[in-house]
Amino acid sequence: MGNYTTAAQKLQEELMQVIFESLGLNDNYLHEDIAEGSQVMAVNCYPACPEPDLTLGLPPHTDYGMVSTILQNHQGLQIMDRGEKWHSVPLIKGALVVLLGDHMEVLSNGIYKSVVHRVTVNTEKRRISIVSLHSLALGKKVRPASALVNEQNILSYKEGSFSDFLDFISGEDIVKEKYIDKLKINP
Ligand SMILES: O=C(O)CCC(=O)C(=O)O
Ligand SMILES: [Fe+2]
Repeated sequence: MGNYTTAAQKLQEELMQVIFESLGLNDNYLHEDIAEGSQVMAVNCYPACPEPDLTLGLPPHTDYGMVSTILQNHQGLQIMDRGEKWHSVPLIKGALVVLLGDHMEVLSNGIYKSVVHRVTVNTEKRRISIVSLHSLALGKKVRPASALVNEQNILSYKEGSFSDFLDFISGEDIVKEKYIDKLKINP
C-alpha cells in the first residue's frame, strides 16, 4: 500500500501538469504546492447485496479535491452527465479511473466541472476500490487561476481549502448542500 500511495502521488503530479497545459497554463503552475499537497487514501469495500436495486454503495457526490484516482476490482462506479443521466464506468483491467474534483472546478474557473459520481452494488461479487484524493495542503487556498479570469469568463468561484471542506462537512447537511455550491459566486 505504501508503494501504491507514493506512485499515486507521483502520477497525480504528472496529471496536474497535463491538465494545466490543457488549460493553457504553464505546466509548472503551482508546482511546489502540488508536490507538497494533501493526499488522502480511501479503501472502500462494498459487499455483494441480494437486492441491489434498493440501495447504493455510495450516494451521489463530487470529490472535494483537484483529482482523484480510483483502482477497482469490479464494475459499480457511475458518473452523471450534464443531462443528469447516469453512465457506468467500465472495468478495464490495469486501468485507473481519474475524476476531477471541486478544487479543479475552482482553479479552472468553471472550465472543468467536478464530476458527480455514485457507486452501485451487485448480487455476485464484493467490490473493493482504492481511491487517492489530492488537493493542496490542508490550509492552502485554491483559487481561480488569474489567467482564466477575463471578460468572457468572469470570476465565478471563491477560494477554498481542504480545511474549509472539512469544516463544511462537519457543519452542514451534506445531503442538501454541496460544497462546490458554497464556493460559487452568483450561482
Ligand atoms: O468506489 C468507488 O469507485 C468510488 C469511491 C468514491 O467515490 C470515493 O471514495 O469518494
Ligand atoms: Fe468520490
